Amino acid sequence: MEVRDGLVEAAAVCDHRPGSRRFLGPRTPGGADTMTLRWGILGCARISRRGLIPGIEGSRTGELAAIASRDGAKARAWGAEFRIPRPHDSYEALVADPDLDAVYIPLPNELHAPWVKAAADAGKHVLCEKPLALDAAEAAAMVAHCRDRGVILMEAFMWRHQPRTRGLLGHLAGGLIGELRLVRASFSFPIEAGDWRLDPARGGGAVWDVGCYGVSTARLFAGTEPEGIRARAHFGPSGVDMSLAATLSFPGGVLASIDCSFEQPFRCAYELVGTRGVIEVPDAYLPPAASPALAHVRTIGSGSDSDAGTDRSRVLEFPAVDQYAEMVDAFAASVAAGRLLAPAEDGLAQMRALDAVLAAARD
Ligand SMILES: NC(=O)C1=CN([C@@H]2O[C@H](COP(=O)(O)OP(=O)(O)OC[C@H]3O[C@@H](n4cnc5c(N)ncnc54)[C@H](OP(=O)(O)O)[C@@H]3O)[C@@H](O)[C@H]2O)C=CC1
Ligand SMILES: O=C1CO[C@H](CO)[C@@H](O)[C@@H]1O
Repeated sequence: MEVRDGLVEAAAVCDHRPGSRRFLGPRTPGGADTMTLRWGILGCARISRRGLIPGIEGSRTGELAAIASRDGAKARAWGAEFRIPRPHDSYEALVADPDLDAVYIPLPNELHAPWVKAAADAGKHVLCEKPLALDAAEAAAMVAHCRDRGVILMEAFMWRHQPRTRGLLGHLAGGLIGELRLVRASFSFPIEAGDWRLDPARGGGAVWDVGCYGVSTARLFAGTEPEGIRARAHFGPSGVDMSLAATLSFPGGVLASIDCSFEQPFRCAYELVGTRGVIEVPDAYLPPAASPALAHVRTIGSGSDSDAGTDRSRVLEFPAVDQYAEMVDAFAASVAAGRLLAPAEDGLAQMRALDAVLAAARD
């Protein structure tokens, strides 16, 4: 990779598709460069309607170029509805489409690994839905496969790209709540009968589907990987975990308490507890794009005489953005830089933690 005057030379980074990428220039002086990417989407998934399709449309860098379905008529109907120029009647045809830079994979979980590998074989960068794989071994093979072919692979944890997430990381580093001691996270919803998430062969289960957000949250704010894990679960008739509660311990004294469920009302929040305060984050993973994202902060006095009674509550407000559009732009910046701007192989570390949580619950 060649760097000149703060600009990464894209052709050198992405020479498997010469001529297919256009620079937009640096986002900030000296900051990460970015470029436009032409996207293809595998499958007409529910999440794409409210997630990546509006996300690409609202991004600075994305162009929605193709969609594929196992049913050609469905691909054409989505193509017409969302003004996607090239509907394909098979996933193979989309992956082979020479006019794509990146492929988004929102398929049921057992299809992530084969289609990530197929897209990488065709020289496409890959944004894959969470969880990356069915277990850590499969994730390791995917990461190695993409690295060998020189393409970026990113797990689609859109919440990590919110300005609120970045802002809170900054506040923690600045000592707003003292030393972080506890991360609490909950994500639950009542699942509908017949959902593929109830099938163990398809990578079903609450921790894979929604508990993964809490694990991602704890890993991000603790800034490291868990060293100890305890968990208990209630398993359903199909064998998947319907409800799960886990306790994770991280080096440096941070604990995490994570719960998730397919059989509880919708809840989606996390809390960061430090030695000198608490930050509560509502609508944590699916905030409305149209209103500012909030974080409720309560800080306490030091306990000294001069500080007595200085407890303070305030609400931090972060800009209203489409978190999927932020993710699309972050992905383009990663491609431009030739590496993930989030820590590389984060998806693999995440899968290792998820494996350990489920194993602890099954123990
Ligand atoms: N980040 C987020 O906010 C969210 C992420 N997700 C993740 O996205 C992925 C998809 O979830 P969701 O949108 O609920 O999925 P859907 O149930 O809507 O299905 C996704 C698509 O997969 C394709 N598909 C291919 N093979 C099969 C098969 N054998 N059975 C069913 N569908 C198949 C279908 O497209 P076609 O028929 O057109 O080929 C289908 O529309 C999951 O990994 C999930 O964890 C889900 C929701 C939110
Ligand atoms: O990632 C996701 C976000 O939220 C949904 C629940 O509301 C999940 O089912 C989904 O897989």
